[in-house]
Amino acid sequence: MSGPTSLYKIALRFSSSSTAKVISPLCSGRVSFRLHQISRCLISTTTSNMAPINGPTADRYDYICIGGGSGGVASSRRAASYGKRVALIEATPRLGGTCVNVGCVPKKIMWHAADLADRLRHASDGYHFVTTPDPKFVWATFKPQRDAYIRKLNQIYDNNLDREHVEHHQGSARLISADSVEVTRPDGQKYSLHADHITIAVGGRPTIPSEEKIPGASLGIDSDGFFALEDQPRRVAIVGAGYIAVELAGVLNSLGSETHLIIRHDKVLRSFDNTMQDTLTPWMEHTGIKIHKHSNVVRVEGEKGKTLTVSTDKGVIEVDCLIWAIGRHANTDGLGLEDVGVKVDKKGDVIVDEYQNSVVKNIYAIGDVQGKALLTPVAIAAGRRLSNRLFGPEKFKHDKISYENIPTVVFSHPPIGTVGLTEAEAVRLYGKDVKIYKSAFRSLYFSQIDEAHKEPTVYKLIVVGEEERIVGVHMIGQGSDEALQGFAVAVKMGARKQDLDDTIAIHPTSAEELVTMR
Ligand SMILES: Cc1cc2nc3c(=O)[nH]c(=O)nc-3n(C[C@H](O)[C@H](O)[C@H](O)COP(=O)(O)OP(=O)(O)OC[C@H]3O[C@@H](n4cnc5c(N)ncnc54)[C@H](O)[C@@H]3O)c2cc1C
Ligand SMILES: NC(=O)C1=CN([C@@H]2O[C@H](COP(=O)(O)OP(=O)(O)OC[C@H]3O[C@@H](n4cnc5c(N)ncnc54)[C@H](OP(=O)(O)O)[C@@H]3O)[C@@H](O)[C@H]2O)C=CC1
Ligand SMILES: N[C@@H](CCC(=O)N[C@@H](CSSC[C@H](NC(=O)CC[C@H](N)C(=O)O)C(=O)NCC(=O)O)C(=O)NCC(=O)O)C(=O)O
Repeated sequence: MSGPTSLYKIALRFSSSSTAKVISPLCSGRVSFRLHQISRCLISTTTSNMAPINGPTADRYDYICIGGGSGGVASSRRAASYGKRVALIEATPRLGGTCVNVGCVPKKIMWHAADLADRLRHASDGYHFVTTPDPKFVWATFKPQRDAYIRKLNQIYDNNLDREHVEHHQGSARLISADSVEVTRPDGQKYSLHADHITIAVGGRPTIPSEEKIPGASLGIDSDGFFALEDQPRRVAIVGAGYIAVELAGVLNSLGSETHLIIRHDKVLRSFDNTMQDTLTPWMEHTGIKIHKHSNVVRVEGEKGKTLTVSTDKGVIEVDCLIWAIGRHANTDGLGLEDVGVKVDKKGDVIVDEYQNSVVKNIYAIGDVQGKALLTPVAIAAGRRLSNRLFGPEKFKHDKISYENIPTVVFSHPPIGTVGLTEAEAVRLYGKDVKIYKSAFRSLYFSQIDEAHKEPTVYKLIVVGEEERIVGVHMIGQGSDEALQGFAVAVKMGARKQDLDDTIAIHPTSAEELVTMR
């Protein structure tokens, strides 16, 4: 919808002197608005973009969220749903934070592209499709389309805030007292906002080794840089063994780049269950990823965007692109934490208790900045529950999230889904009371595919005690990403092995193997 002519589509039904009912396609149906917001909504229907507010509109707010990512957006929207006066401050011009802009969303889109590439190969090699000439992925035209989708999400987020009466302030925030935040606008102007409650939701950013530690390290890029690549690198080296290294290596390899993975030890995903590590590491190698084990980068030479020579303590690799994926750290620089007494741990993550309270009364931290379980649904759940507790009805007086049994998926090829304890953790906690059920098989999908390309599927259940309570579910194989959510509910409810056995299988699926294990 564009241009002033579209204004006729908006019907205003004034229901009181201060609020009106607005019906607008962009504003998602019938919603209640304060009058000062109607003008913004009208503007948005002509420009499709909300302008952030650039100064205080109240002497005091009930709530301020610093950071417009998953946690900050979710928490501020929930607080506003209780009728509170809420301001959200985002430093960049784009709402949505890491997940929407340089994380889950573009990553999953790239994973889908890579998955399609694998399936196209299966289609011709196993399923007798004629696919000539060879299908080709064109990164250079796909990337702008992916970016356009992200821009659309940015706008949806802006509209959501506006619709739900959350004030969106664009600028860099700094705490100046326990109830005040200074906002530095993009034009350098500063103003202050005051609130009864303040939440720090500034997330984190990728870690890159210093030039002193590894000369030439800055010739590499990080995951943000990966999403900015306009062209597919022909040869790439990725450093790291965690989620991001594994996911990006899988995407690039499936899409046809010569992919090197440089890891310090001999397996990827070392914090995951050993069966997942032992299945994925050799499979990645089998699919063509060159894993350089027990290797540390010591020097990088060359020119960014051209050929890079990556020297490790084991040899030399020549590539077009080097990606650091060695972890992330909290975005707390210049946030004024030390000035107001908010404490951080050795790694720089904000220290909070189980209710997300920092050591300073009425200042809280949620999401990646508090260093535990760096996942979008965790940031969202923590943010919503915090607002429930602060502003919601009596039944939410003690609302908080549990950091136990958080399900998580690694979008590798094939994907890994996991919830609960690893075998090593379970044995540490329960000793001889631990029993393992394991099933390794080939999904029916691969029955038509030649032996060399049959992906592995391995499921593992970790149970404890006589009642065989399930304390861990670990799955690797096609479809594990989608299958896990339901099993995570069962684990959360305290399911026993017998409960799975009592559930009738769905045939023929991979997931049925979890309810027929012996
Ligand atoms: C490549 C990649 C892939 C990922 N894939 C997944 C996945 O598949 N599933 C999953 O669950 N999680 C995934 N994650 C993790 C997920 O993105 C994060 O856990 C989530 O975004 C954390 O949300 P947050 O609100 O804590 O922080 P963020 O989303 O990082 O938001 C913080 C916001 O605060 C803003 N900010 C920072 N400093 C200031 C300041 N001083 N003033 C104002 N604003 C400020 C930032 O600009 C940012 O917008 C992925 C992460 C990466 C990097
Ligand atoms: N699918 C999802 O849900 C995703 C979630 N995320 C979230 O984002 C977080 C950050 O991701 P990521 O950056 O991959 O971090 P991770 O913590 O997952 O992994 C980083 C790994 O890099 C290795 N490493 C650390 N330092 C060095 C170093 N100096 N040199 C070489 N290797 C090093 C370590 O493995 P080792 O000790 O074995 O060497 C470490 O485990 C994840 O923990 C996850 O919570 C990110 C992407 C996807
Ligand atoms: N599960 C679907 C994803 C669908 C989805 O949630 N898409 C989002 C973008 S994903 S990424 C953005 C991420 N959203 C989510 O993680 C969705 C959370 C779940 N639906 C819920 O509400 O709890 C987030 O940061 N949320 C904070 C917040 O919204 O408060 C979207 O299109 N949203 C449009 C809209 O909302 O109108 C899939 O994987 O395909």
